[in-house]
Amino acid sequence: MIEKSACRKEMKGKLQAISKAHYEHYSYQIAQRLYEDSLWKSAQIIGITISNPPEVDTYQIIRQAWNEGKTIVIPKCLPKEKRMDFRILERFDQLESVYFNLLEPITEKTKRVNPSEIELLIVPGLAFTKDGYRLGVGGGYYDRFLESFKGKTLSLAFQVQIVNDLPKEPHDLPVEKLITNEGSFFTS
Ligand SMILES: Nc1nc2c(c(=O)[nH]1)N(C=O)[C@@H](CNc1ccc(C(=O)N[C@@H](CCC(=O)O)C(=O)O)cc1)CN2
Ligand SMILES: Nc1ncnc2c1ncn2[C@@H]1O[C@H](COP(=O)(O)OP(=O)(O)OP(=O)(O)O)[C@@H](O)[C@H]1O
Repeated sequence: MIEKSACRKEMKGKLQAISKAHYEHYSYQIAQRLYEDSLWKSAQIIGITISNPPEVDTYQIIRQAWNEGKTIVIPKCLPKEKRMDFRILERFDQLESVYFNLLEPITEKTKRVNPSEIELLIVPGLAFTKDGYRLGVGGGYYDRFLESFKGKTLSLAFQVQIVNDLPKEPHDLPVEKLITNEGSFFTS
């Protein structure tokens, strides 16, 4: 879809303009806000991605989860089926680089979990509306996963990623909550 790819390009430009210092500062603020959130506090098994700048940094969030005794699960894409499996990450040396700059769990070194076990899913995205609709990187992986996902969902974003409107398609599903460097809010 042309409109979505134009939006992606525009947002990538805005994100690239964030300095390293601001990237670190905002990511820290977002992480601190997340740790105070009831969705974080009440979840034992949390699904999250391995961030690739300029995405909000998730490494510090994963370390915090481990320190709090939580279980972190991360996606392994299955491109043929356009599906994702979530696998338990216990250490960063269980990761490998598969495509682009994305890191994924090494299948032989990690265990798969059933989606029904994931209590909180932190959903990546390039841009979000206040009502929780998101523009992803374009694989449709999360849209498909969310169709049958029953747990809680939230997204982490820099304030510039919150936009007034996005091109929407029937398969797009909103997340329940957004946390930015300026605040957090439920989307519905
Ligand atoms: N850090 C991070 N990890 C993540 C995501 C993300 O947004 N951020 N994902 C969020 O979903 C998934 C990976 N998403 C992907 C999306 C597209 C393609 C891809 O192969 N794109 C090709 C071809 C597209 C096609 O054939 O349809 C391309 O763009 O050239 C790969 C992974 C899981 N891991
Ligand atoms: N639930 C679904 N069922 C079937 N096809 C889907 C579904 N969700 C998305 N797709 C297809 O996947 C492709 C990518 O969708 P879209 O551009 O909305 O991805 P995205 O939301 O940016 O990516 P992601 O969900 O991985 O973050 C499109 O061709 C879309 O039609």
